[in-house]
Amino acid sequence: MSKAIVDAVQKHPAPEGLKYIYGTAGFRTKADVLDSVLTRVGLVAALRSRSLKGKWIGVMITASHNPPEDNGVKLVEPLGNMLQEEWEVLSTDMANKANGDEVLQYYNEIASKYKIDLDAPARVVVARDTRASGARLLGCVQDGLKAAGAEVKDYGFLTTPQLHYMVRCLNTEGTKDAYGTPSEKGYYEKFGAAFKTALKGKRPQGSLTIDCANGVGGPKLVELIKYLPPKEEALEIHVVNDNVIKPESLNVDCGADFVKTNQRAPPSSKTGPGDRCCSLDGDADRVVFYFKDQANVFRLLDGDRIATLVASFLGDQVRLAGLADSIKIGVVQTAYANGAATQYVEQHLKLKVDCTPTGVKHLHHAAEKLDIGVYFEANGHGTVIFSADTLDTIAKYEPKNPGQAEALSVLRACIDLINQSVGDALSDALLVEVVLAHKSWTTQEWLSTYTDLPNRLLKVLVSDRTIFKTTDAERRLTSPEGLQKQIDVEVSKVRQGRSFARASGTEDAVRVYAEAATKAEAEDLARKVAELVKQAGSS
Ligand SMILES: CC(=O)N[C@H]1[C@@H](OP(=O)(O)O)O[C@H](CO)[C@@H](O)[C@@H]1O
Ligand SMILES: [Mg+2]
Repeated sequence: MSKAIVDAVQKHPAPEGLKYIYGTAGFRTKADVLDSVLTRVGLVAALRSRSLKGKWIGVMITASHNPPEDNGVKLVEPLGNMLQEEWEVLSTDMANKANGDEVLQYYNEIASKYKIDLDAPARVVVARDTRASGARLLGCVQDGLKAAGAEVKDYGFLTTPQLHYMVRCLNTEGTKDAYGTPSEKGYYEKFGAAFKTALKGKRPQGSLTIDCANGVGGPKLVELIKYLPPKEEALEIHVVNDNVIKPESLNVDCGADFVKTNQRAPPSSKTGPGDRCCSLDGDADRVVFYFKDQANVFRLLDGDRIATLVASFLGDQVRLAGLADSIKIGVVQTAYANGAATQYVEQHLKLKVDCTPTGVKHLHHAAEKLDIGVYFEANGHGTVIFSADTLDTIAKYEPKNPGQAEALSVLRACIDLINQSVGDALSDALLVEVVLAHKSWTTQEWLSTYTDLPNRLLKVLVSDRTIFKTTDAERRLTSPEGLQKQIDVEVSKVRQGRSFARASGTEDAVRVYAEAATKAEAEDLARKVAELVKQAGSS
C-alpha cells in the first residue's frame, strides 16, 4: 500500500507555492490546481472511513455557485453531516504536504494518532456536479482511494444533497433508523411520495418555474418530476436553465447566488407578474424564491423567508396535532438574517432564535439541540431537523380526534419530505409548495408576513483577512483593535442600524453587512463600515 500511495501522489504533483485550506465548503478554487488535492482527499476519506469502522464516507466534487472554471471537494460524514472539524484540519495539512513521501508519512501519523487499523475496510461514496473538470478530478480521487485500498461506489452525477442522502442511506440500511434506499430511484420515490402525502389533496396556486443554474439540479429535477403526482392534480413545474450540455453556462446570469446577490431575476426569465419562481445553485443545495409584483417590482423570498414560513407551518401542525406541550420548535439563523425576520420569529411566531457563525455545519449543530430545528442561511441554504425523541413522539402519538390525525399525518409526511441529512434545494422547494398549498397563500401573501429591513452586503479586499477576528457569532470584531468601536459609532448614527464585518471562509475578502430603516441609510452605513475595514486592513 505504501508504494501505491507514494505513486498516486507523485502522479498528481502539487503546484508550487499554493496553500490549500479546507474551508466552510471544503476545498474550493480554480479546477486546474486541484488534482493533487483530490488525490489526497481520497486518502483522507479512506482514513476517515477506517476510523469509523468502515462506515461509508462521502466525497462530493463540486464548487456549488462558483464560476464554471472553479471546482472543489467536500467530505461527508456517515449520517450526511459535514466533515468533523478535527478532520478538516487533517485534510488541510494533508493537502499541503510537498510530495509522496511526506504524504505517506502523514498518512501513517494520522493512522497511529487515531489508532486506525490500516487493514480494516474503508468505504467511500463519490459523486460530482456537471463541471467540465469533474471527470478529471474524479480520476484523481479514484487514484487516492485505490492506493489506500478503499471500496468505492461511484454514483456519477448527483446533486450535493443526493450524495448526502446516499451516504446516510448506506450507513443506516437494515437498521431501525434506515433512511431510504441508497439509489437515485430511491431518492425520487421517497421525496415524490412524501410530497403527495403532505399535500393532502390541496394544490398550490399557479405554477412554479424552477431555474436550475444550468447545473446538476436540472436533470435531477426533470427525473424527480416523473415521481410527483400529475400536474393536473398537484403542481405544474416549468424547468428553466437546465442546460448541462454547455458546462460553461453554469451559474452564469442565473441560479440562486445570482438572484440573491443581484436582487433580480435571471435576465432570461420570461415570467410575468405574480408568477412564482425559484432558483437553485450549481449543486442544488440552495434555493431562493421570488416573483414580480403587480407593479413589476422584483420581490425576493430568501432563506429567512423559507425559515419563517416553514417554522410557522410546523408550529401550526404541532399545535393542531395536540403536541405543543411536548415538542418545541426553534429557528437557527446567522448574523446575515434580516433583523425583521428575527423579530418576526421571536415576537410574532413566539419561537426561540439562535444565532451561529456562518456555515451550514454551525447551524446544523445548533439545530440538533432542538426538538425541531429550522435552520436556513439567508442565501437559501438550509433544512429542518427533528431530534430522535421528537421523531419517536410523532411516530407513537395516538391522535384524539380527526383534526389531530390530519395534522399528525401532515407532520409525518413533512419529516419524509425534508432531507434530514443536509439542506436540499429540491426537497426545500417542494416543502415550500406544500406550505403555500395548505395556507392557500400566493407569494404576495407570503411576502406580506413582515417587511425586510433594507440591507447591503459588500466585499472588501484587504491584504490579510486573517487579522479580522470575531466573537458573538461573528457579530462583533475583537481584532483589529479599535475597529469595532468605530463601527459602533457609525451604526448609532442610523435608524434601526446593524452592521458587522467578518473574513469570508470561501473567498479572499472581508464581508461587510449593513441594514437600516431606509435603503439610503443601509447603503451609507455599509459604505462607511467598508471604508473603516479597508483602512484597518491596510495599516
Ligand atoms: C454571506 C454568505 O452568503 N456567505 C456564504 C459563503 O460563506 P463565506 O464564509 O461568507 O464566504 O459561502 C458559504 C458556503 O457556501 C455559505 O455557507 C455562506 O452562507
Ligand atoms: Mg451549493
